[in-house]
Formats: sequence, C-alpha cells, structure tokens
Amino acid sequence: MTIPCVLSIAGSDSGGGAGIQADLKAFARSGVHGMTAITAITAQNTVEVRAVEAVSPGMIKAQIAAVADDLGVDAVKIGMLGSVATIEAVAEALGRLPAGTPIVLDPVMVAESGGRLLDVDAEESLRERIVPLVTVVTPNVAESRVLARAGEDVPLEEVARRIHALGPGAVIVTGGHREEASDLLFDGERFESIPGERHPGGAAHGSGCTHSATLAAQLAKGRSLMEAATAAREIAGAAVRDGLREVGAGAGPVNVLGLRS
Ligand SMILES: Nc1ncnc2c1ncn2[C@@H]1O[C@H](COP(=O)(O)OP(=O)(O)O)[C@@H](O)[C@H]1O
Ligand SMILES: Cc1ncc(COP(=O)(O)OP(=O)(O)O)c(N)n1
Repeated sequence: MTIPCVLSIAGSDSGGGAGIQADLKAFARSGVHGMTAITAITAQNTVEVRAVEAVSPGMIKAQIAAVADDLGVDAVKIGMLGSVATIEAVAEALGRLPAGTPIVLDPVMVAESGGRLLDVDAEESLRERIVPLVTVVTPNVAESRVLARAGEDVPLEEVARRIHALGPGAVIVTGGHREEASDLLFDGERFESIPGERHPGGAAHGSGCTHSATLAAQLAKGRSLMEAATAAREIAGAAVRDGLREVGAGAGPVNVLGLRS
C-alpha cells in the first residue's frame, strides 16, 4: 500500500496560518504526502493582507503537470484562485487529471482579517468553470450565499440545494460562523448535519483551509464522503481548540499538529 499523494492548488500565506502552509500541515496530520501548485503569493499576517501577487497561468499549469506526471495525484484540494486567468488555467489542468480523482474546492473569497482573495469579477467564473468539476465544495456561510446568489432570508438548506444545482457532487457548508458550529452536508439527496463542539474564537485563521485539506486527504485514503467530512470537522475543530492565540495581534493560526513550546 503506497502513501496517498494529495495536491493543494492554493495561495501562499506568509503568516503560515492559512493557504498552502495550512494545507501541508493538514496533509501531514492525516498521514498523506502533500504537494503544491501555488496560485498566488500573499504578504499576509494575522491582522491584514498587505499585498497579493498572482503566479502566471503557465507556471500554475506547469506545477500541476509536473506532479501529475511523476508522483501521481490521489486527490486535489483547491483554495485561493484570485482571478479569472488563474481559474481558466486551473480548469484546464483539472481536465487532464484521471477521471474520478476526488477534488475538494474551498471557494476562498475573503480572509478572516478582511482582505479580498478573489476578484469580484472572478466570482462568476468560479461558479461556472470550477464548481461543476468538483467532488465537493466547502463554502463557509458567507461564501455559500455568494455562490448561491442567496440573501440572508434564504434558509441554508435551500442555499446548499442551489449550489448543488451548479454541478458539484456534494456541498458542505462549514459551520464556523454558525451559532452551533455544525457543518451541513448535502449530497443531492440527503442533508446530514455534522456536529461538533464550538471552541473559543481568537485562533481560527486557517480553519477553512485545514477543513478542506483534511477532507481531500481523507478521500485520498479511500474514506467515504461522510467519513471524510466527519474527520475534517473533528480535526479542524481541534485545530481551533489548540490554536495559537498568543501568536500575532489578530486571529491566531490554527494548530492542527498540536504544537506547544
Ligand atoms: N470556533 C470553532 N469551534 C469549532 N469548530 C470550528 C470553529 N471555527 C471553525 N470551526 C470548524 O472549522 C471548519 C471551517 O469553518 P469555517 O470557519 O466555517 O470556515 P472559514 O475559515 O473558511 O471561514 C468547519 O468544520 C468548522 O465547523
Ligand atoms: C493564501 C490564503 N488562502 C486562503 C485564506 C483563507 O483561509 P481560511 O482557512 O478560510 O481562513 P481565514 O483566513 O478565513 O481565517 C487566506 N487567508 N490566505
């Protein structure tokens, strides 16, 4: 049995809390080999996103092809895409992966500190070019309302239904910003609530990245969607519980590896 190889297509967070840095830690936590195709470099800390620089579409496609041609890709996690040009490049590269490769999309739009990580004019491309290609999409509540074009008055179940109608295999609306912090899974037939304790705030920077990367890793290990979603909720929740509240002046990074000095 060889170790699963999982690819993160995402942006770099210089503060190490979210993005590819969070994904590699989450992959290690789940015992898979992590690989990266970096889409953008952000100058970011716990307080703000100071600058964003996109990686060229050609270089993004080259990174994906390089790992696919040699190591193989057992699952993909997609995070920050940033622009229409990046979305086009990633859509093309995904089309060259073997059919049936599990693909998890965390539709990153805005950092917890408030900085925009997806151009407003790229929201439509994300909805039309990437969402229909994926196995499961994992928006938080705000992202789910943007994808579904649904206002606050629309119940979350209806929001999930509208996203599912765009074409992904399943939808998980993550619960970090809900009162009870339970995730809501819809596979096109049934709704499943994935409950978990709510832990104190102050260290949830990177919780969405950790959740989606863990989900991809667990799918690469052959877990069912429900098993993988349950593990992702549990591991992301524990990463918030153990989060590094003392690091930085803003929301501290999650701590998926349980590090302590
Ligand atoms: N305070 C918290 N306590 C427990 N689990 C949390 C907390 N915040 C987030 N999570 C979990 O982390 C994952 C990501 O949640 P969420 O905050 O919705 O995403 P994002 O970071 O993209 O805004 C979900 O599984 C969610 O349930
Ligand atoms: C480079 C980069 N990618 C993604 C995010 C957003 O990550 P997320 O896990 O949703 O956590 P918050 O930033 O919302 O706490 C990011 N900030 N940077």
